Amino acid sequence: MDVLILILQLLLLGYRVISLFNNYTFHWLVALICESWFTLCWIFAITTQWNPAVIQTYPERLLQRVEELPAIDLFVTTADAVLEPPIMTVNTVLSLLAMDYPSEKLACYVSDDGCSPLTLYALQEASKFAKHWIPFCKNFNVQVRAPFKYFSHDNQNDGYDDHSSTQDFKQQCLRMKDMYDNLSRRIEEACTTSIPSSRLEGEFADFSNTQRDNHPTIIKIIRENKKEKHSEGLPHLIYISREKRPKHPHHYKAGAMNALTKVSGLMTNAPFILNVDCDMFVNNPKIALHAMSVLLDPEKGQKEVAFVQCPQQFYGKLKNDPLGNQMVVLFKYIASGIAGLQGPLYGGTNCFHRRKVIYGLSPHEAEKGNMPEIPEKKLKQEFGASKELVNSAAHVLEGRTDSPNNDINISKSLEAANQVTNCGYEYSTGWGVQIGWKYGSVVEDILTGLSIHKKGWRSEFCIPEPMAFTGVAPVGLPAAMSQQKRWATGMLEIFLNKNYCPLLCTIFGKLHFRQFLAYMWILNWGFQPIFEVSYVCLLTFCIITNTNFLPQGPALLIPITLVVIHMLYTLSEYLATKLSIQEWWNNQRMSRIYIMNARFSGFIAMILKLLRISNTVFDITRKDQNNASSDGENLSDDDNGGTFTFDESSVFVPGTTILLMQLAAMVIKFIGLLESRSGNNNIENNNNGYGIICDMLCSLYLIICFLPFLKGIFKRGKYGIPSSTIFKSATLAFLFVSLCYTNN
Ligand SMILES: O=c1ccn([C@@H]2O[C@H](COP(=O)(O)OP(=O)(O)O[C@H]3O[C@H](CO)[C@@H](O)[C@H](O)[C@H]3O)[C@@H](O)[C@H]2O)c(=O)[nH]1
Ligand SMILES: [Mn+2]
Repeated sequence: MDVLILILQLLLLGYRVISLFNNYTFHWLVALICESWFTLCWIFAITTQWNPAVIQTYPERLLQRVEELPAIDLFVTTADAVLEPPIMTVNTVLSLLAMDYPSEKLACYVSDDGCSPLTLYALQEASKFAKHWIPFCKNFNVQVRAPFKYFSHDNQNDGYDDHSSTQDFKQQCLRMKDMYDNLSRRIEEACTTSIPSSRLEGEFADFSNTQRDNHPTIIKIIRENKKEKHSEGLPHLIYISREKRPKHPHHYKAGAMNALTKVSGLMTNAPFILNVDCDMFVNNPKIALHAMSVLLDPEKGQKEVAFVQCPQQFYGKLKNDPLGNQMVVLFKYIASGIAGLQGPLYGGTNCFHRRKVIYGLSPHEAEKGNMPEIPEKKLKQEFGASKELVNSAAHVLEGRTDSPNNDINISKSLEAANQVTNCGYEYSTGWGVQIGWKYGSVVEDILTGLSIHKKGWRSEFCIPEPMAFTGVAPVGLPAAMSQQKRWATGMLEIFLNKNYCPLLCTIFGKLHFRQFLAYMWILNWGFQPIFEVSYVCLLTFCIITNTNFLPQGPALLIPITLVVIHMLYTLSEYLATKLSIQEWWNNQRMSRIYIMNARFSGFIAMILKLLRISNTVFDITRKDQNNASSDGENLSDDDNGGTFTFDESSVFVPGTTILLMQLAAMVIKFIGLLESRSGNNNIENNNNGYGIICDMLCSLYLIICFLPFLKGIFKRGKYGIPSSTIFKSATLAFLFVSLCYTNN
C-alpha cells in the first residue's frame, strides 16, 4: 500500500510536469510544488514506519544481575498554579515517590516556574500524606499510586491489585480515602482564599512581594531523607523556584529543566534522571525497574542507549477522540517505527535520561577508558562558576559509579544551589548550548533529543503492561490549538537552528540517515501548513476563475484513486487498532483543522520572529483534571460537552477564512453554472464536467471538515466564533475573491 500510494503520487507529479512543458500556467506550477512536498512527506512517513521494533523488559531479572540499583533523580515541572492546579502536581509527585524502587535511591525535585506559595503549600501537605500513602501502596501492592485516580470511580484496578478483598485492606483504604479527601480539600481551600502577597509569613515569607517573572530563587527542602535519623524511608522532596528577572531570558521549560539538573547535581547527583510533566503520573509502579533493565543492559544498553522514553498516553479519553489529540494510531505506527531506527524522539516527559549524556558525553567518550581528562578550566567554562557544581559534574563525567551522596547532606548544598539558580549564572557557560536541555526552541524536547542522537546515541521505547504513565490531553479546542501552534513554531525553530538542523546533523554529525527522515517527518508539522494552505487557496482560485485544478480526462483517475486508496489505508490502520470509523474521521478532520489553523499560525509566529517583530513564547496548556476524568466518558461529538469551543485567539482566523472562501467559491460556481446554462453556452470551454465535479467535491470536503466552524459562526458565547474573528476572516476572504477576479 505504501508503495502503491507513492507510485500514484509520482504519476501525478509526472503528469503535472509533462503538462507544464506543453502549456505552462503559474497555478499548475504551484500545484506541482505542493504535491511534490506531499510526496516527500509520504516518503518521510513510510521510511519511518518500515522497521517497527518493540523492546521487551524483564525487571524481575534485573535484581539478579545488578548488585545495587542506581539512584534516580525525579524531576517535575509546573509553571502556573491556575492553569496547572497544585493538586495535579501533588498527584504526580505522590505517584513518583511511591514507585517500586528503593526510597533512599530516589530524590524528587519540583520546579515551580509560577513561583506560587500554593504549590509549596500543596507539596508540604502532600509530603505529610505520603508518610501514610507510600506504605499503604507498597504493603498492598497498589497499582495506581496517584491517589486521585486510585479513588476515582473509573479506576477498576484492572485486576493488578492484590489483597483487595481483605478486611485490613478495606479499612486502610477507607482511612486513606479520608486522608486524601482531607488533603485535597485543604489544598483547594488554600487555592480559593488568596492571601495578599505582602502578608505571607513564616516559611512562606520568601514569597512576599514576589511576582511570577520577578523574584529571587526560592528553594525549600520539604523532606530530607537523613540516614542517621532512621527516617520513615521516604525519598527527598525539594521545591525549587529559580530566580527570574524581567529582561533575563528564562528559556521556559528548558531553563527549568536545567535549573533542576544543576540543583540535583549539587544535592544528590544521581546518574539517572526521570522527568515528568505535572500533568502526567506514574501508572505502572515498576516502571523505573523496566527502564533500568534497558539502561543497565551490559551489552547494548549501557554503551549505546542515552535515554528511555515511555509513550504519552492519556486517561479519560473523550469518546471517538473529537479533538484528535490522543495520537493512538500515531504512536502505534510512527513511534514503533522510529524505535526500529535510532530510537524514539525525546517527548519532554516520561523519560529516563543518563546524566552524563545530558552533560554532553558522546557514546565513544562514555565508554570506559575513553573518558576524557577534562581540565578544570574547561569544566568551569561549561558548567559555570560554582565550584561545587564543577566537582559534581567532574564526578559524573569521569564515570565514577560510587554514589556521591552517601555522605551528602542536602541542606549543606543550599547555598550553592541558590547560586546556580541565579538568573545570571548561565551567561557564557555551556548550559543550553553544549550541556543540559537545549535552548532555542519552544519544543525543547525534540531539540534536546536531536542533539543526543546527533552525538550517535540510541534511545529506546519502553512500553510495559500496564502502561507506564498516563495524563491529561488538552481539554477544549483553544487549549489544543495553542499546543499545536507552539509545536509548529518550535519545529521550525529547530529546522532553522544552525547547530541542530537535522540535515546538518546527518551530514556532519552521527544522526542516521533514516532517523533524519524521521525527524523531518515531525519537523514537517511546521512546514506542512504552508503547502496545505497554498493548495487550498489554489483550489479556491481555480473554482472561482473556472480553471483546472485537477488533471483532465483519464488522468483525473490518478488523484481520485490516490485519495480513495489513501483514505481506505488510513482507515484500515484505525480498524486494526480497534478504533471506530468515527474516530478515524474525527482525526482526519482535526488534522485539517490543526494544520490550517494552529500550525499555520505557528508558521506566521515564526515569520514574525525572523522579522524580529515578536518572539516566540511557550504558552502553557490549560489542564483540567476533572473534566477529563469524570464527564469525559459522556462526551461524544462536537454537539455535547462543548468540545468545540472558541476564543478570541487569532489561531481561528485562518480556518474561518478558508471556510468562507469555500462557501464563496461554491456560490460563485453555482451562479456561474446557472448563467452559462441559461445563456445556452458550452458548459465550460476548458473544463470538462468531471473536472468541475471533482474540484467542487474537494471544496465540499473542506466545508465538511470545517463544519464545527460553520456551526461556530452561528453560535454565541464560548461555542461561537467571536465576531472580531469572523470580521477579520470575512475581510480576508473578500480580498482573496477580489484578487482572483483581478487575476482572471
Ligand atoms: O515556562 C515554562 C513553561 C512550561 N513548563 C512546564 O512544561 C511542561 C509542559 O507544558 P504543557 O503546557 O503541559 O505543554 P504540552 O504541550 O502538554 O507539552 C508537550 O510539549 C512540550 C514542548 O512544547 C514538552 O516540553 C512537553 O513535555 C510535552 O508534553 C509542564 O509541566 C509545565 O509546567 C515550565 O516548567 N516552564
Ligand atoms: Mn502537557
